[in-house]
Amino acid sequence: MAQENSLSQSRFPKLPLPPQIMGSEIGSFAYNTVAHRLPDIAQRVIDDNKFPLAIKPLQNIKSRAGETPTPQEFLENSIVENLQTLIQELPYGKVRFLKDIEAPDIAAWNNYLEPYQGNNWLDIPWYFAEAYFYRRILEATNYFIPGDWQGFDPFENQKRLGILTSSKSIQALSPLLNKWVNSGQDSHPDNLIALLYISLWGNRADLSLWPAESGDRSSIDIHQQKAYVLADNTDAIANQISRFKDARIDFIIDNAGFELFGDLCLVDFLLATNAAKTIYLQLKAHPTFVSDAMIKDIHQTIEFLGKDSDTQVQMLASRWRWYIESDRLRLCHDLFWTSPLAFWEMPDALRQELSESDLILIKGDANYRRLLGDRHWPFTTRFEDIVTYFPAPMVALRTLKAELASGLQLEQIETLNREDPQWLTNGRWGVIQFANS
Ligand SMILES: O=P(O)(O)OC[C@H]1O[C@](O)(CO)[C@@H](O)[C@@H]1O
Repeated sequence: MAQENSLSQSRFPKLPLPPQIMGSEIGSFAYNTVAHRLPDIAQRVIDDNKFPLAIKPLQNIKSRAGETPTPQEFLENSIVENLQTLIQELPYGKVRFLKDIEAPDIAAWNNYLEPYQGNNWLDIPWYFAEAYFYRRILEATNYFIPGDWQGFDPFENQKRLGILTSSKSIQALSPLLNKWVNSGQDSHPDNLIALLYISLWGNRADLSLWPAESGDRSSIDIHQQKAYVLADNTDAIANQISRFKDARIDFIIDNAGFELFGDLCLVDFLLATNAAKTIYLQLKAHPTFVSDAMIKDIHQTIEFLGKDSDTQVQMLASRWRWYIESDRLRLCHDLFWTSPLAFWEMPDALRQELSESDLILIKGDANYRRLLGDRHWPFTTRFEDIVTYFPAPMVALRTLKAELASGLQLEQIETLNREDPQWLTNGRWGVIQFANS
């Protein structure tokens, strides 16, 4: 069912590109992120983890000339120190090349960084600054360096808390999903629509904005929330999916925690009804944006659900495990997903791979920003007109957490500006947009 090879279509948006969003736009959410939110996130990484004291090699100690270093100079908490240095750099320090030369993405990153040497963190594109920041966290915590901290997820605590705090919502949703899934192909189209909304509103539970300890953001009244969907193509999407039989669907996943749970419910439904034969989850290859899901987070989530006291939750966990074992659910990752590039800069191999898909579901704010190249498009620009370059039909499910938008009506924008001045970033509003290119 895959659509014709769409590599021949233009790789770039057909519309002229507006300027990129920069952190230097004083007073903007982008500025606030680089100047305040990112240092806070780095501080939380220090507070949440027990990085041990490390003994520095003698030659690295900047001791007073000719004097023997004091014991305190020998004993230094190098990871904490690295993180503190990063905090101090924000926002007026200069961006620099990465130092962890063992990392698989080092050459690519140093290439991305080349044009920005000498710039401070505000004078680089906003999305670039954020992706670079999360990569610098990994450099600081020795993620790629052989040793005790290699492969350690500095956001693990936050992710674990995120799923723990949504236990009640998970238990409430599970029997419903089990019922819908058991009716297989006879399941009502409204169930699919409900799952699309659940997947959308799960995107509110983003730990980079609202730390897990700030409370459960998973319980929602789906129907009441319809009023908060600013562009809603769910009927067209449900209609398209109703024509699928054994299709390939890809899901560009965003956050672990309750959002991932909601996404997996949708995956379950699409597989159980045989709309999809196979679903590919496109995941992050390393920790980023605090809560973004990696392959290990899928396994941990299923394991966590399997241990729930509620048998309805356990049932769904075994079904999801079975999908993976039987290869109907494939877990993939690619370093492009953690790069600072716009989606139209996707490498050919990945683009070719995605062009095999019948439908690609794209989750979250950060992915949406990359779809739009994190640029100042007039909010009334049609979404479909921007994403003409995308290699397969796709759906974006996003709650608004950044000052960019597309596909909105002028009157809508005026009303929102008047009635909810923070509407672009408070995560209260969402879009479900379909581009059937
Ligand atoms: O998890 P999501 O939905 O991609 O949200 C992350 C985004 O939200 C923000 O936290 C606010 O825009 C960004 O820093 C990031 O783009």
